[in-house]
Amino acid sequence: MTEPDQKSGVTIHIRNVSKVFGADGDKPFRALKPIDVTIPAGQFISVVGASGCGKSTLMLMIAGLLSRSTGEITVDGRSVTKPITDVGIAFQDHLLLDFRTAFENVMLHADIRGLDRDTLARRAKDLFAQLRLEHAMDKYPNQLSGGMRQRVSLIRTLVHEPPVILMDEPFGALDALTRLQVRTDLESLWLRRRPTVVFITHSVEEAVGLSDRILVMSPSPGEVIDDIEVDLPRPRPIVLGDAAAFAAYVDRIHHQFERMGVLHGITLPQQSAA
Ligand SMILES: Nc1ncnc2c1ncn2[C@@H]1O[C@H](COP(=O)(O)OP(=O)(O)OP(=O)(O)O)[C@@H](O)[C@H]1O
Repeated sequence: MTEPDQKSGVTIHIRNVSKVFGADGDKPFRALKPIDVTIPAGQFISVVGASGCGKSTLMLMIAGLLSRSTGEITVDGRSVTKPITDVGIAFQDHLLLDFRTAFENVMLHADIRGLDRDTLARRAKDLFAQLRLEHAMDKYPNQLSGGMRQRVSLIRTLVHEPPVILMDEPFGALDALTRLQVRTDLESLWLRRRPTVVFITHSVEEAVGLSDRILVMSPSPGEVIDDIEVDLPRPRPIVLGDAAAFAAYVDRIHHQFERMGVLHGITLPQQSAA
């Protein structure tokens, strides 16, 4: 079991946070019912739910990129009233700049955030080495495979050592094998410093494979209908499907989806006691 060098995550409080889009227009749309969640410092939390249930809306509000209709969000005790800056954000699209090499893409933080180049370069090289990507450092994004681009993007998300990491389906565009590799990479990088991670995914297996805790959301308008602590040892093995405890968590979430009508016409195993 890898021990972190230091605990570097911060606590996120989400209190009575809801969202109505177009509240001042003719047809307001209620995207999220009130949500109350406290995410302790250093926790890896996933959010799963049907398409359109409001997962990205919640994440954008935590990031301060979208206004709330009600409630309050604090990150490390500070109310979120504008985009938070001490954060790593990753989306499905890797968003690397074509005219910069992989290394220069990671070093963007030096230019944007005014961080010390030598410190950042040292950390960047260390991360490229840990992900066995040294050979990709001087290549341009169009010379890299999709999986490599996404892993370079992961390095860029982590290199400035943010206390909070927000990830919205970051592996959605990857093939199954690469997805397993990137998931393993993400866990090992997270274990080094334990930032607080909010991870949105459509993959129940991926959520169970990575998380300390999983929020299951109802279909739109979204609300949290289950809050599951995942008590499995780390680092988690790459093939998780065989483990009975792992399967029990996956079944529990699939049964929730079936009850809510998100899944239907499928055969689920008898519910076990995760
Ligand atoms: N700016 C907006 N104006 C109006 N409606 C919006 C806006 N942004 C999102 N919505 C709606 O709010 C709902 C929640 O969207 P959101 O993107 O948060 O869902 P999601 O759970 O992340 O979906 P997916 O899993 O498909 O990415 C959807 O019905 C969406 O159409």
